[in-house]
Amino acid sequence: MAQPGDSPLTGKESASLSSVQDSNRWTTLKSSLVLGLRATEMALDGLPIPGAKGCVSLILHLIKTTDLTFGNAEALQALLSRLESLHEALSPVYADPDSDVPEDVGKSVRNLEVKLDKLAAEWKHRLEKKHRKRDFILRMLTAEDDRDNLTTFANSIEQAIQDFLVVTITSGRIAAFREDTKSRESRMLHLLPRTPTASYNSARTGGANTCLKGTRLSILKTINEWARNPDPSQPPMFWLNGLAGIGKTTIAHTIAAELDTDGLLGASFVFLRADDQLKDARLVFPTLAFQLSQFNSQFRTRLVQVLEQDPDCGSKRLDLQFASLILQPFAAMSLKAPVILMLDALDECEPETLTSELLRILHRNIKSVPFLRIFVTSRPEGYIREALDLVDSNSSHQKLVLHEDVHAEEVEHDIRLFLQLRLQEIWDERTKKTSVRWPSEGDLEKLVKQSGKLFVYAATIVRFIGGNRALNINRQLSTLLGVKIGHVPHGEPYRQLDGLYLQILDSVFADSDDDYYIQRFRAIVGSIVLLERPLPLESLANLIGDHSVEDIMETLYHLHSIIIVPAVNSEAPRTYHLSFPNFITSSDRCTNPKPYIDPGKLAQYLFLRCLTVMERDFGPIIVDAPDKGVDHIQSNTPLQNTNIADELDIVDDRSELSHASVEDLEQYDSEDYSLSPEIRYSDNYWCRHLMNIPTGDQEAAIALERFIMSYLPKWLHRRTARIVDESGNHNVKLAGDTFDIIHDAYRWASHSICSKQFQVFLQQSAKHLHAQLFPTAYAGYAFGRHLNTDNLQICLGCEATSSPEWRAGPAGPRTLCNECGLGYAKTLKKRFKKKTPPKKVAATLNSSNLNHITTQQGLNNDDDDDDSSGWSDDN
Ligand SMILES: Nc1ncnc2c1ncn2[C@@H]1O[C@H](COP(=O)(O)OP(=O)(O)OP(=O)(O)O)[C@@H](O)[C@H]1O
Repeated sequence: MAQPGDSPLTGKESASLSSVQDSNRWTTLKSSLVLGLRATEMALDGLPIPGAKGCVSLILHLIKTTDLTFGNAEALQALLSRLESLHEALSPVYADPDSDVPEDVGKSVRNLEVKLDKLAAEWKHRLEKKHRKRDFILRMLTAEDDRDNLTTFANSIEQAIQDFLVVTITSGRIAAFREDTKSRESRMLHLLPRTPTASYNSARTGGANTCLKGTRLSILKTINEWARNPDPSQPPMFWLNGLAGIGKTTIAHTIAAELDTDGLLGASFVFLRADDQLKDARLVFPTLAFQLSQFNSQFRTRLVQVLEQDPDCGSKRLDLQFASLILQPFAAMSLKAPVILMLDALDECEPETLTSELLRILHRNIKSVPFLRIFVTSRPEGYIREALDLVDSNSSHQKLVLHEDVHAEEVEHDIRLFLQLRLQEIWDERTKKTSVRWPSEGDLEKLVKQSGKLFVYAATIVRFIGGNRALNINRQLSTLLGVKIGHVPHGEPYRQLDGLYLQILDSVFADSDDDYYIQRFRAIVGSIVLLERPLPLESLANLIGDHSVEDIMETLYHLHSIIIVPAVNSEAPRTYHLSFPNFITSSDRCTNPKPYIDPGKLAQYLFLRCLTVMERDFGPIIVDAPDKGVDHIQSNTPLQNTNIADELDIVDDRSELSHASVEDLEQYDSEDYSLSPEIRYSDNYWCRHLMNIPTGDQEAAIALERFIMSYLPKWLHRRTARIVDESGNHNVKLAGDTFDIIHDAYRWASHSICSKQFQVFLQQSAKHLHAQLFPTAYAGYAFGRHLNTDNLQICLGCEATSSPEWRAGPAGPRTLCNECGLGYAKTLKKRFKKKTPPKKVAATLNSSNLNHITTQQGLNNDDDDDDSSGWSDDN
């Protein structure tokens, strides 16, 4: 390393002066460079660019080195090697196409690298003249042009870095802005009370297949032509209807997949009766709107604006939902090509009144959005037909009735193709004799004739023959060929299918009339068919108690063509097709009394089993409840003894739930997963089964009374822990469901032989629960208000169902009858005089919650008011 005293400049005045000036220039330059580089280093901090930050650090180091370089050419050599290292450090950023560096950042790093690379090459060239090293060092340290070069070099580095900084910071800001917008939009969109598994391609189990290639050709062509027609004036709705199992869903899914591939499918909702959310008419428009927001960014922007103005619009009446969530966003766009919304299996949507309403809304409004089209499939149920026939059907919708409009030969062709292919596959796979055609032409024709127009028949045949490897396929085939169908009378379209199901069930009871096996069959198959949601094998065995997993497997041995039998205990057995539950629970169709499942009796069985499972879980009753009645309950229940508010740390203003917090809570899954699936099931659905038992059933009434008097407090306590989370937030939907359960049990009991004491106890418990959960609610809880599920207008004050006029109440507009509304308005007026204007915080999630959430901050605890209107806290 050269020492200052060794410098060849020593003693040369002019050179010394020049050197000082350069040194000053360099010092100034250096400090701004250092500042720039530090900023760069910060800008790069946290970015997934392994080499970039290192490269800047290198240049920082390099600048320091340049101080020495001013008097030392070796340092310049170091500078060169630093630049080479920098080159190396940056190269992965642009060399690896799979690198997770954001594209714009990668680009600016590449630019920086290119610039620095050039500088390196330029200086390397000079330094490589090794044989002139001494001369060069001399020249560099003394000559004006070399000093200028050095400065130019530093300037170039600085320029390159400045450019890099500007680009990085700007794109960083843009990215942050976009991220902000995205998360704001996502927050707003998640306010929609939707169901995430509704779309045709969701991963939910039992998702439908698409049509076998070569089948349904003319039908698919007709629907496709309608969907893709560029004429905006053609009918905006298409209704594909047909009998159960004729193949509607399979066609719908084929169409949906094709439209989706071509970017024409805006959204889809596949209804499923076995799923609480997938059958809920109130979730249809919010779910479609959410999917549309993912389909089109313009729609998303508009929808977010709508939600910002009215975060509750997804929980309002259906017509209001449609206006805000679908029409309003579309109104701000102008569609140039068709956008299709698909509603599959609409007959599984509930309640029926809302389904009809939904169709009417679609019909009335769809034409106001050119190119928006609705493809609906359903069974030909009367209420759906009526809803569609009410409107001018000429121009509004196109209809295709699968069991009437499609030629018999065409259906036969499709079913023949399907059977031929699938049965041959089974034969080839089992026998390896691929040259043999199986079944014979004659047998195939018989099977085709048996299937009639029902694809589900053909699909069941295939499963019956090939579904159980332990059974001989020729024997299975000859059993099928023995199915007697005969003439299918008009009005009994399922005669063939019923014949097939009866034949299959015969094999279950072939060897035995033993009552044990009959009862076992009913308990097991009845549960699979009538449970509100499928339960894994092991949990099913635990629920039904008397029968093990082995018993279940044994019972299902011959039913592989009808019931999906899982291979592992953690999966749930389910029926392949809804036509089987329909068949086996109908005494007219299931003419064999042995397998027939009486829905009322099975409901009683499942209700009693649910109570047993819960009672076992809650443990023995400690106090002799009935004698002490309500007093006993009030002094012993967890709800009475412990203040839930204190226990769960609920804040006083809990009724002031913001829209966001309430809606967010609706999304969260409040299930208690520490409980086993059968306990969770019993906890949620015992009352559903009760409601399917004919009123007056003595055994059920006694069990209900025993359960309520002994265990209701425990059940409510567990429910409350799910309703109110650790932060004091309420799951309003679950609270509403809980009140509905109590009310339903009460209604059932009041038509049965339950005691008065029991009924009073239920009323008291409900009121008490309400007071505990919503202590600041204005109107309190009048027992008897129940879920307004059918969209019937019910006064939340007196439960009147008719009124000359509907007026506003604490739960929102049109929630009180004329009389109650006037009384409420009078109260408000009086109170307004006394207090500052009330702040409206009504958390109106949906009509079911309105009964329980009556929040009008500023109107609470006015016990001192002379309230002649009846709107007092204990109303
Ligand atoms: N074109 C087809 N190709 C292959 N399989 C089909 C076809 N059409 C229907 N299937 C089969 O037939 C069975 C019944 O069809 P699908 O579920 O579509 O009937 P559906 O009319 O929708 O019945 P439901 O009204 O009860 O819902 C299914 O197992 C399906 O896989």
